[in-house]
Amino acid sequence: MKKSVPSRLHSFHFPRFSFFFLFFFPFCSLGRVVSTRYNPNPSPNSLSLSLFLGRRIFVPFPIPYIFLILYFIFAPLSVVSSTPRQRKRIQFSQGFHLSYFHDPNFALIFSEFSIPPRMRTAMTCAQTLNNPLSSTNPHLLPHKPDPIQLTQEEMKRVAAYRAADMVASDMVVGLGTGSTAAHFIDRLAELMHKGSLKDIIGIPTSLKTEAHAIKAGIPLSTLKSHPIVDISIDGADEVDPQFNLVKGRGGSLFREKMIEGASRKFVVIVDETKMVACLGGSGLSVPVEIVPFSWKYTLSKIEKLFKDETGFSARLRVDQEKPFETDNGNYIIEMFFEKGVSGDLNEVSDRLLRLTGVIEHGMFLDMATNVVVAKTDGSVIILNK
Ligand SMILES: O=C(CO)[C@H](O)[C@H](O)COP(=O)(O)O
Repeated sequence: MKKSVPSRLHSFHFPRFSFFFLFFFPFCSLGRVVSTRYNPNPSPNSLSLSLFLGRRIFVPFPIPYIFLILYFIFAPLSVVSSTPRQRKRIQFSQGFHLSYFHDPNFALIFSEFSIPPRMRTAMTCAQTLNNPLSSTNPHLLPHKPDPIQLTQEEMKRVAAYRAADMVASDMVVGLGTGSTAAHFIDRLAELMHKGSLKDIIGIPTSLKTEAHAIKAGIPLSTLKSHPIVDISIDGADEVDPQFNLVKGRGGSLFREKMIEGASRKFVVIVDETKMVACLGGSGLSVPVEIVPFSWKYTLSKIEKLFKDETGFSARLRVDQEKPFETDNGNYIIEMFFEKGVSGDLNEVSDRLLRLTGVIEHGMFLDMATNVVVAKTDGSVIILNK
C-alpha cells in the first residue's frame, strides 16, 4: 500500500483543541443557571458545576450552546487526533481512503479522508502553478504522459483519413496504389457506406487497387470513360520541397502517372519519413518502367546516362528470382543515387524518356497540388501549391 504524503490539500486533520470546548461549555452555561438562581442579573461568566440541570440548561444565552455544538463536533475528533491509537484504514476504489479509530468512548471516529495521489498532485499544481507543465519543481508535476509516437503505419492512416475529407460527393476519384493509398480506399468506402459521400466513381491506378476497391464496394470506371479526374489521392516514396515525387516502388508508376496527370487535383499522402531534401536522397530506388524486350540493353543505356554520377547504380527488379512484372507486363529498373538526383530534374527526366525501351520513370515532377504529411506526434500538415 502506498504511503500517502501528508498535505494540507489532500487530507484534513481535525483540530486538537476540542477539550477547550469540553470544559468551557459547563462553565459558561451553568454560570448562567447559577447566576439566575442567586443573582437576578447574572453575569454569563459566573462559575457553576451544575452541567445537567434539565430545564435550566435552556437559558437564552447563546455562548454556552455554541460551545456545546463546537464541542460535539470537535471533541471526538480532537481526542482521536491527540491520542495515540491504532489507526484503521478502508481503501476505496480510485485510490480514495478513509482512516478511522475505534474509540471506546466515541465508537467509530472519522479521522482522515484521503484523496488519491494523482488527484492530489493535480490539485497541488492547480493551486500553485499557472501552467503545471512549466514548473521546475518535479514533485509538483503531474505524471507527464509520454508524447504520442505513431508508428509509420498509423501515420499513413492519419494522412489518408485526412485526405479523404478533401473528397466531395459526385467526384471522380483517382485511387492510388500502396499501403497508404489502401487506407484511403478503406476510408473512402466507409464514408460512402455511411452516406457522407454519394455518387463517387473511382479510377484505380493498379490491378491491386482495382481488386481492393471492388471488395470495398467503390464503383469503378476507367480513364477512357472519365478522361478528367476531379481528385487523385495516392502515396509516394519521396517528396521534395518543390512537391516533386518519387513513386512506383510499388511498381504502378505508369498508370499512376497517367491517372494523376489527368487529375484536377493530385493529393499526395505521406508520413513524415517520406520528406526528402532531393529526389533519390533517401538512398532507396528511383524506378524506371521498361519494356522486357532486350532489357539489358536498356539497363546499359541508363547506366551510361548516369556514368558521371558518383555512387550511381542500377539493377533489374526481381521478385522471387524472376523479373518483377508491372500490370502492363513490363519490367522495372531500380536506380540508386548516392547523393540524390543532381542537376535539372526535367532535363534528367527528358533524357531518360528518350532512351529506347524506357516507358516511364518514377519521378513525378510538378504534378502534386497538395501534400498531406502525417507526423509521429499525430499532427498533420497540409502543404498546398
Ligand atoms: O507509388 C506507389 C506505388 O507504385 C506508392 O504510392 C508508393 O510506393 C508509396 O507506397 P506506400 O504507401 O506503401 O509507402
